[in-house]
Amino acid sequence: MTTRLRPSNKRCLVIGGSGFLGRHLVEKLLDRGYSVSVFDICQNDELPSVTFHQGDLCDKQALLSALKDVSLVFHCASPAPASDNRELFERVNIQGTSTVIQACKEAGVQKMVLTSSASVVFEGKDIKNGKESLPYAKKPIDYYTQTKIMQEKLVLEACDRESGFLTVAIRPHGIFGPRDPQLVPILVDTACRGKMKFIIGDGTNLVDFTFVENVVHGHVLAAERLKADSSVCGKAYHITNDEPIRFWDFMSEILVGLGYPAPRYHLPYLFVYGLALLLWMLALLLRPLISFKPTFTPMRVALAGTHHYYSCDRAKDDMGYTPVVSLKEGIKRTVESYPHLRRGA
Ligand SMILES: NC(=O)C1=CN([C@@H]2O[C@H](COP(=O)(O)OP(=O)(O)OC[C@H]3O[C@@H](n4cnc5c(N)ncnc54)[C@H](O)[C@@H]3O)[C@@H](O)[C@H]2O)C=CC1
Ligand SMILES: CC(C)=CCC[C@@H](C)[C@H]1CC[C@H]2C3=C(CC[C@]12C)[C@@]1(C)CCC(=O)C[C@@H]1CC3
Repeated sequence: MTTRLRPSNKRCLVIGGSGFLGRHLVEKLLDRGYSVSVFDICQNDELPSVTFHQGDLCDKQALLSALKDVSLVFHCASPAPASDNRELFERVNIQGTSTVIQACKEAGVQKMVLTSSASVVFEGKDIKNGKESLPYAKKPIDYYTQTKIMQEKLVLEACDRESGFLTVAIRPHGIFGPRDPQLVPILVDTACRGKMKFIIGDGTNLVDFTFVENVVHGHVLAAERLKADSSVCGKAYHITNDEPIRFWDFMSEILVGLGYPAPRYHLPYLFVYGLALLLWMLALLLRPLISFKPTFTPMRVALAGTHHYYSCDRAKDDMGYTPVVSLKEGIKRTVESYPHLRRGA
């Protein structure tokens, strides 16, 4: 059964609503009777009942005009991790988020839900059943993570019960599902180039992959539980499928589902990590002369070869969260949604 909110709480803006997660969130919010606007630098297919505001979230005036009469803001915009562009990450995730907070306060927005990332505590070393009490990474593994940490701190510190501006951060991990422009396309592209033959390490490392609808569910619950007297205010929450899976089993299920062979040959983790580090430094040094993007970045190798799965007990206790789609069903729906990426298509 769908719980309906009081009308005053139903007007929301999704910043980054044209993206993978943002678009799924917009669809769910509409389904639940919210009145939804989107703010994004780019627009994809229009949705008839959604007002679209094109703009950069670093532009306060553009934000202010999109925030008129809005009481709830979802901020799920970020440059893609693959861009590896320090200036861009700092401008959008740090300065931009600070601008979003100021604009929300000026416009009288009451609640803000940030899409953070579980990676804010990941330093490239094993994390098993990590809780939100883990400290932020002291040595973040890339600029994306570094700026996601700053972004989350800014948003949680802005939570102020007295002035009536309430904030919460959702930390998803390994989001996958239909229309994802990253995970499955990168995987298939790597397979097509004959580079998906190898397993990094012994292949037993457990990881969270979270179906997009579960991540959306976590966002909606957080928004609806965010009240001045609730324990949700100013806190971060891991949202996962609560079914950690071996990284390489997940990759294999997607690949085999799309008609590609599963990786088989093992390579030592430290050897591949060292190689990725060398390539990354080389790419940095040669940037003024030539530009190349290695497939094996240190971050990707660390993600592929270590344990990183998180406890979502806090979300279960504080918001009554429980995943709505199982991993098996999520993988099935994802594979079915990419007929054009099937081998031989
Ligand atoms: N995809 C994943 O596995 C995970 C994603 N996240 C976070 O979830 C959020 C959404 O990620 P995705 O949907 O995967 O990314 P996405 O790249 O599909 O969507 C991001 C959206 O933000 C917009 N955007 C970027 N810069 C902007 C700016 N300056 N002004 C306005 N809009 C801007 C983009 O145009 C895009 O539509 C991000 O904050 C990301 O850090 C966190 C953990 C895992
Ligand atoms: C759980 C989690 C945070 C997943 C993030 C998703 C992406 C970072 C992955 C999507 C496809 C993955 C991938 C690799 C690393 C991680 C991803 C980019 C490899 C580059 C790892 C090394 C290989 O052998 C090739 C892989 C291609 C796919």
